[in-house]
Amino acid sequence: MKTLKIASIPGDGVGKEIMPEAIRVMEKVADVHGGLKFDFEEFPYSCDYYLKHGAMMPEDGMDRLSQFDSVFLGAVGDASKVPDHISLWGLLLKIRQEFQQEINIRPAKLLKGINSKLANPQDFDIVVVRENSEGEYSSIGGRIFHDDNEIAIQNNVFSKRATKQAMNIAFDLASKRKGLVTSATKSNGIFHAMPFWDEIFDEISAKHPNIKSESKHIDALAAYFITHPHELDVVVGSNLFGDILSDVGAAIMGSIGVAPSANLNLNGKYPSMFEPVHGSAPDIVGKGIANPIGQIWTAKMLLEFNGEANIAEHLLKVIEAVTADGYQTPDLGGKYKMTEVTDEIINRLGK
Ligand SMILES: NC(=O)c1ccc[n+]([C@@H]2O[C@H](COP(=O)([O-])OP(=O)(O)OC[C@H]3O[C@@H](n4cnc5c(N)ncnc54)[C@H](O)[C@@H]3O)[C@@H](O)[C@H]2O)c1
Ligand SMILES: O=C(O)C[C@@H](O)C(=O)O
Ligand SMILES: [K+]
Ligand SMILES: [Mn+2]
Repeated sequence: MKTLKIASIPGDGVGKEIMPEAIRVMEKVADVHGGLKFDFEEFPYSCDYYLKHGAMMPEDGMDRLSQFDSVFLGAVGDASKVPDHISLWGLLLKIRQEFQQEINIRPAKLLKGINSKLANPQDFDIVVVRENSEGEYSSIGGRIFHDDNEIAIQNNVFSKRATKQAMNIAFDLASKRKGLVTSATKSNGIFHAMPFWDEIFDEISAKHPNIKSESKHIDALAAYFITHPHELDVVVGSNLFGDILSDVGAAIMGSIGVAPSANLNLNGKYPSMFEPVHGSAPDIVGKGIANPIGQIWTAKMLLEFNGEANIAEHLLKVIEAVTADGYQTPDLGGKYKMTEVTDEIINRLGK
């Protein structure tokens, strides 16, 4: 029997609602698999935890999480309790950076039966590879002076190592898919970092003569996601560009409530972390209508990266059969509650 030790962090808002749903599904997956068991331990790290303890997690929090095979997270953030930059840097970004989860994989493809927000979408299947450790998400900088003279400086950090790594992952992925890598740039406006990014992209492209490659400025690329998503395959972007493009990808899928993501540690020193693309959705908390599919599809990615590709594919097929038959929450235009969608997925998983 293979046991996967999973640290679950429901977090805030709808994170607390969808996490139990995904865990119900995973228990059923383990049951159907027969040779797999999950050993879950829940950690209450969240904005409520901050209000009680003055920090998003205890001092030994990272040590404790490091004992697990994977971290499974819901959503972080409740601006009514803690400013967003404090909660994100104290938990989500802390885990990404300290566990060296330098790559964030965010698929965007249409599931059967789900209406894209596009009027006439052609079939698309995109993977956004987001550099996940540096770029625009840097704590280098500061503020000086007061009142109208106040100045804020925020430094971006682009290393050749991490940039190359993200691009190499993108080319590897493309070689197993349609064979196209699109780089998100803005080298016309961002004077230092983006020409650097483009040079590295050209260098890596030259090493992969069998993969097509192209660069598009982020503004035009964001529009291209809307007008030509079917022309894209793998898209590689900096931390911020990848963040924005993955929300656009989610929107054209039909709702951010379905979009999954994997924050990957590639050096094996720390666990990877799996969490849906969306946040805590304060506007729908407590209504029982959060879409559980983002978290459940994320569980599929957790299974895949823990060596369980077959059952992971089965789970995604079942999710798709359920959406195809119209079991959808209101964000997708459906009438079903969160738990009803989950129940249907569990029923169809098999024995
Ligand atoms: N990775 C994360 O944990 C993460 C991601 C994004 C935002 N946040 C945080 O979440 C909070 C809210 O941020 P936001 O409003 O910009 O983004 P959000 O993703 O929470 O919500 C955006 C919109 O999508 C909807 N939505 C999100 N998840 C849904 C689901 N599962 N089912 C149905 N609808 C869903 C919401 O109702 C809202 O209308 C902030 O504190 C932000 O910092 C965290
Ligand atoms: O990375 C972020 O900025 C937080 C959130 O928006 C995300 O996409 O995970
Ligand atoms: K999330
Ligand atoms: Mn985001």
